[in-house]
Amino acid sequence: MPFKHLEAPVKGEPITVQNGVLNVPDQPIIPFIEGDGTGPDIWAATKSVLDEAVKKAYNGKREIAWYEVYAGEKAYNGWGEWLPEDTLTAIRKYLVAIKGPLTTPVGGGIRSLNVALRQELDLYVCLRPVRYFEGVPSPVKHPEKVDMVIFRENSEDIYAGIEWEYGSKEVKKVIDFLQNEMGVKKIRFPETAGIGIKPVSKEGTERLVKAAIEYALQHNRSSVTLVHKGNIMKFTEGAFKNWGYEVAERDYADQVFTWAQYDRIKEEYGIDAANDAQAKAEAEGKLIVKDVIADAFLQQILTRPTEYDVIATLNLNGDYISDALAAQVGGIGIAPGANINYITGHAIFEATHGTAPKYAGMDKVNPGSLILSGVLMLEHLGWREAAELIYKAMGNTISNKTVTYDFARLMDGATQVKCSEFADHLISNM
Ligand SMILES: NC(=O)C1=CN([C@@H]2O[C@H](COP(=O)(O)OP(=O)(O)OC[C@H]3O[C@@H](n4cnc5c(N)ncnc54)[C@H](OP(=O)(O)O)[C@@H]3O)[C@@H](O)[C@H]2O)C=CC1
Ligand SMILES: O=C(O)CCC(=O)C(=O)O
Ligand SMILES: [Mg+2]
Repeated sequence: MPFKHLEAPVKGEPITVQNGVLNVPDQPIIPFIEGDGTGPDIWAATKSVLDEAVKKAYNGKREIAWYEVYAGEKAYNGWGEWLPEDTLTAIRKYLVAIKGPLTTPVGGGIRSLNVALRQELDLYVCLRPVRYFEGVPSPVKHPEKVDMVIFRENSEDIYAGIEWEYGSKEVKKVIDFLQNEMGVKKIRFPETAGIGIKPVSKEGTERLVKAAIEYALQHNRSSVTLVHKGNIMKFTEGAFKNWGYEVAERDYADQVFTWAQYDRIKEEYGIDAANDAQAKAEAEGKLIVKDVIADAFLQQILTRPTEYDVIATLNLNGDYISDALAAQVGGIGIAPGANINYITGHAIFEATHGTAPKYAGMDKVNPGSLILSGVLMLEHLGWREAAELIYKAMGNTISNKTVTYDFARLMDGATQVKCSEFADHLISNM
């Protein structure tokens, strides 16, 4: 493999994929990016927990062959590049990777490396499960009622980063085009506006919604909710809702009942018929596909969380929703995530939170989010026994009230431990 800077891995074998199914050797090569800020602390903790769980679960028969690749500050300081091509080449080849958070400056400077990795590898699903661990301090009365799995579209939307800076000749050109060729009259301050573009496509929506439905069917979940702001952004978020319902009815006709079907029955035969049809679908165990407008959703996840299960949403909504839901179950210190292309088999596992720079190098923050992202990775590899060991250890360690600062400050009688110590406790509780 032609690397410019990287040495080839010295041990392990590549994971391969056939028809979307991974073939995982006993010593898979897994590239990792340590990350910026608190990344090195949480990565070290994560690596030790994953290694120990794999060793315990398989008596040394299986072992991850870690392979360091570089992005962010470590890559820039070493090679003068923020996201070296070698890193992309390695992840393309070895398919499954894990990363710590990477810094994105606000208002200027480089564009997000996290987003670039998702785009370059076309990791179209950002999967963020949100569940409660007994004993975690939460701002709500019933955090245990939250059990949702977010499917956030990961390649489109305003998040794609297509935008032009105020005052630039490019933005003037775009504004001129919009005003003079497209008849747009609504740019309130054209002389001082920056402009961003929000692409949302039928293909992009369909593949995301299909992934959410497949997941819900495989995991016996009760509903998939399309979360959108389609009343206002009709041809992007509204289209997301319409295409979502269309693909559900077209490709899963026997397995789902949609609120679009409900509305059509109501219009033709009345509300009783629509209610009967939905009750019948539920009795038959069909998956309900429904939708909600994003702002209403954000208040309903607090007031009626049990009504939501699998969530399919656009990129920016998904970003906000995943932090909001994480807070409900105790914060982003424990919220895992994965970026996946179910067709090519490429996946990068990463925490929901960022680099938390004020805690960098202090061995302080909660490594739970990256560790649980690693658990998602083990599940993705089919190494369920190792994953299960970590889930159980996480549950036990938290209910023993041995926790990092973020939980300790909200818990009575907690023993506050460092990031690395929390990992040690997980290992001894396995
Ligand atoms: N995927 C990625 O790599 C992501 C990268 N980022 C990037 O990270 C940088 C910082 O972003 P910022 O908005 O400050 O968000 P962060 O998520 O980095 O931090 C915000 C706050 O969340 C809490 N927090 C974060 N991580 C942990 C943890 N492991 N354990 C406990 N608490 C934690 C801390 O709260 P408190 O102060 O209350 O203790 C922290 O101050 C930005 O450059 C951003 O672009 C952001 C999100 C994702
Ligand atoms: O890329 C970044 O810096 C932020 C990304 C982010 O917040 C997320 O994906 O949740
Ligand atoms: Mg975010």
